[in-house]
Amino acid sequence: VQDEVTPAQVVAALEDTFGVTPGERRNHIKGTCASGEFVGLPAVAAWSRSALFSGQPVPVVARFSLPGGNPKVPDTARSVRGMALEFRLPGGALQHMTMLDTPVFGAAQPKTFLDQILALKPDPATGKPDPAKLAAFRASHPDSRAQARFLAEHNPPPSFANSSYFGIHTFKFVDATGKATLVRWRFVPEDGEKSLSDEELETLPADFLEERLIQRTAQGPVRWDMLVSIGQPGDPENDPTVAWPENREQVKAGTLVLTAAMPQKGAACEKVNFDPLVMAEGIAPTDDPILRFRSPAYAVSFAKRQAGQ
Ligand code: HEM
Repeated sequence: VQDEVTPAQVVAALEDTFGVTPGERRNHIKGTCASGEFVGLPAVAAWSRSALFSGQPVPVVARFSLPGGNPKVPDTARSVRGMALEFRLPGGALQHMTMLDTPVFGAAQPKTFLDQILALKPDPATGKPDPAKLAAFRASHPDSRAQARFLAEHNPPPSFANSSYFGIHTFKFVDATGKATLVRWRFVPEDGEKSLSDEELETLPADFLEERLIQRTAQGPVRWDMLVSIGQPGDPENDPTVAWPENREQVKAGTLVLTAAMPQKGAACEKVNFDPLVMAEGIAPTDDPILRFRSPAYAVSFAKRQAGQ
């Protein structure tokens, strides 16, 4: 039986491990806003009736981020990078996609995520997480290992524009007749996937990702192709730590084009709660327990920061 874990408990653990910056996110606190549009491909209507795939440009508010609640976390940190998108559909409906640059997540159940946050708490003696606690966490939580392996094998990117971002969870595309198809999506960068060298990880300053994205968008639009894997019966639906087989049908679903980036303070992305369960017609959630847990956890963090806490 899975131990009962509440969203408030997880947010309290994030606060205890990383500290609190009043008015700011409890996780993914360090970030950069961006804006642009998404143009979907009408052929995707075969699977989803979402207005995303009308062929008309849809305005997008985006936010790139690093995990944790430390606003000074260095951009060289060996951790995930996030890309959160809010699609502003005609008529005012919203569609969110809140993604990471790893194909799988490090927890199949909320308890594993909680235990990882607890294990990351800095040891007062060193100011760093206790390696023995992290090793014990890894040994006792096999569902954390696939993402950790990916992060060990891939150095972080030199630019937010050089990562693929993965929806990770399985979602459902729903067509005009109500028929649902299991899908997973990812956004692949036109600038190519790149990793920092080990030497760059040692020598780069703490802050470069924001400036590089602002400069990159000033030079011209930055694009990602949205690719969708079409699931087959029996594909794992409720486990974000397991990737699907490589040979699933891949469909190009559209292109994201970002034309500007800016510091988050006062910009459009700052006050958005990129809750992944904000979905419009044509896309629906699965019962993935991590996906279902995220929404109330983001609400706790959002309510606090909105209240200036
Ligand atoms: C138990 C699992 C998880 C918990 C408890 C959790 C918790 C949180 C919280 C509290 C925030 C800050 C919300 C806010 O104040 O706006 C956040 C942000 C974020 N999370 Fe998660 N998360 C989980 C899993 C995931 C997964 C699976 C992904 C990706 C597939 C993800 C991607 C992100 C990203 C990209 C952000 C930053 C969003 C933004 O830019 O505002 N998280 N998470």
